[in-house]
Amino acid sequence: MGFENNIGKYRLGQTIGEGTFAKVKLAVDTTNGSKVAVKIIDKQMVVESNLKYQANLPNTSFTL
Ligand SMILES: Nc1ncnc2c1ncn2[C@@H]1O[C@H](COP(=O)(O)OP(=O)(O)OP(=O)(O)O)[C@@H](O)[C@H]1O
Repeated sequence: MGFENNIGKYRLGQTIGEGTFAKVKLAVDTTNGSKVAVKIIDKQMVVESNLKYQANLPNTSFTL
């Protein structure tokens, strides 16, 4: 049931912004019609970024 662009009670609309790790979409709460911004985060980008960040810290070593 529902639209393919729904996430739970939110109906996703147009993309209103993009960041390094995320896309932000306009969405409507279908229970009351209020507009919200939904941020969709690229998990892989965040993970890769953390690995690089940790690798660049001086005098530390991480076993991942
Ligand atoms: N609550 C919001 N309402 C409306 N637009 C938003 C909202 N949050 C973010 N945006 C839009 O989405 C864009 C991306 O947001 P996001 O937080 O992912 O990245 P950023 O902080 O701008 O950049 P970066 O991730 O590179 O630091 C923002 O630049 C803004 O235009």
